[in-house]
Amino acid sequence: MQQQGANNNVSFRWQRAVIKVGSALIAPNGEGCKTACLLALAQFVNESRSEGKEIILVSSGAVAAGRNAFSLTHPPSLSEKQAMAAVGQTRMMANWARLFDTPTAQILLTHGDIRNRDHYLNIKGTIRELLAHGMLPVVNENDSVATDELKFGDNDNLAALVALVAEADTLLICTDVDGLYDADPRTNSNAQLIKRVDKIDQRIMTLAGGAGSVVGTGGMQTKLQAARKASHNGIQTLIANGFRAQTFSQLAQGLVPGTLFTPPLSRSSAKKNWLMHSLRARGRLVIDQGAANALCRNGASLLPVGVVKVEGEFRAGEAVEIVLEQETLAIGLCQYDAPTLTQIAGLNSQQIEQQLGYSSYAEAVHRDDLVLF
Ligand SMILES: Nc1ncnc2c1ncn2[C@@H]1O[C@H](COP(=O)(O)OP(=O)(O)O)[C@@H](O)[C@H]1O
Ligand SMILES: N[C@@H](CCC(=O)OP(=O)(O)O)C(=O)O
Repeated sequence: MQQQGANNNVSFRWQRAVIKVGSALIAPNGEGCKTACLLALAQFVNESRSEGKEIILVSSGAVAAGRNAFSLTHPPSLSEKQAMAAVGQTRMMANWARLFDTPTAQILLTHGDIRNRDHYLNIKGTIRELLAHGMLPVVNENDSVATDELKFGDNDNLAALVALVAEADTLLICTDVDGLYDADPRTNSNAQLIKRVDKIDQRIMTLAGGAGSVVGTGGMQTKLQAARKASHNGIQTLIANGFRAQTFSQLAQGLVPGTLFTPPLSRSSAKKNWLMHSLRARGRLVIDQGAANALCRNGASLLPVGVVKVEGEFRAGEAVEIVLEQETLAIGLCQYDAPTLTQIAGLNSQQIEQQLGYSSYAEAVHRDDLVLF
C-alpha cells in the first residue's frame, strides 16, 4: 500500500471502463438532479469515446432525484423510496441525455437478473450491442421492484458485477472524496490518502467506514467490496473524486488521481483461469477446418456455420469444448443451447433466421468468451 505523494508516476491504461457515479454528484443538494457537477465527467466520457474507448455508466441518484417531487414530513419508508426512484429515474436519465450527443440507453437491474442465466445473457448481449453501436449504457438498480433478497443494495457492488458482465478492464468509482484514506477523512482531519493498493486484505477492509452524505449508501465499505470483486476478476479499480475537474484532466493524461487497486492477474488471464479451471465443459462442438483457421489464426468468434456436430446436453451460457477432428482447440461459453445449435449447425445468418423463425446471436461462441489451448 502506498500513501499520498509516494507514487505519482503510476500510469493508467484502459480500454473499456465502467464508471460509477454516486448520488452526491447527481444530486449535489441532496434532492433533485443537476448537471453542474457532471460537466467535467461528461467531457471526459465524450473525449474518451472519441478516442475509441468504451464506457458504461452505473448511475446512482434515482431516489435523490425524485425526492423533491414528494412533500414528506417524515423520513421516507421503503415503498416511498421506491416511488421516489420511479420518479427520479426518468429525471436522472433526462439529466444524462442533456450531457451527451450520442443516445443514452437505460438498463435497470436487480440481483436476480444477474443470477438468472437467460437474463444474464440478455444483459451481456444488450451491453455488447450498445457499445458496438457507439451508444452509452446507463445502468442502475431497479429500485422500484427490487425486494430485499433480489437487491444489490448499493451501486458499488452493482458496478463491479456490471464490469464483469461487460468484460470491462477498469472500474472507476467517482465519489465525493479523493479516494481511500487510512481513516474516514470526514471525521479524522489527519487521514492520509492511499494512492495504490496491490492487495485488498482484511487490514485494508478495516480502514473503510460508512456513507458520508445523506444520499450516499454504503460508504467506503461497499467501494472496497466492489474493488475486491473486480480485482479477483482481473479488473483494475480506481476510486476518485468526481467533483474535481482535475480528476478527469489527470485521467485524460493517463495519470492516477485517486486510489488505484491493481489486480494480481490481467483480465484475460483471470478469464482464462476461470474458463479453463473453474468450469466443466457440458458438451463438445466439432468444427470444420475453416472455422478452426478463423479461431486460431484470426482470433475470430465461432459462427454456427463452422459447426459440424453438436455433442452433449448443455444450456445457453454453459461451457463447451471446441474440437477439430480429435484435437480440442478451445473452451468457450456457448450462446445457444444444444438442441437449438443442432438445428442451425452449418447454416449462415440468413438461413439461421429462416430456420428458427427469429433472428438470434450471430456467434455460437463469442471470441470474448473463448480461450484457445
Ligand atoms: N477510509 C475512508 N476513506 C475515504 N472515505 C471514507 C472512508 N471511510 C468512510 N468514508 C466515507 O465514504 C464516503 C463516500 O461514500 P458514499 O457516501 O456512499 O458516496 P457515494 O454516494 O459516492 O457512493 C465519503 O464521503 C467518506 O465520508
Ligand atoms: N439505486 C440507488 C442508489 C444506491 C447507491 O448505492 O447510492 P450511492 O451510494 O450514492 O452510489 C438510486 O439510484 O437512488
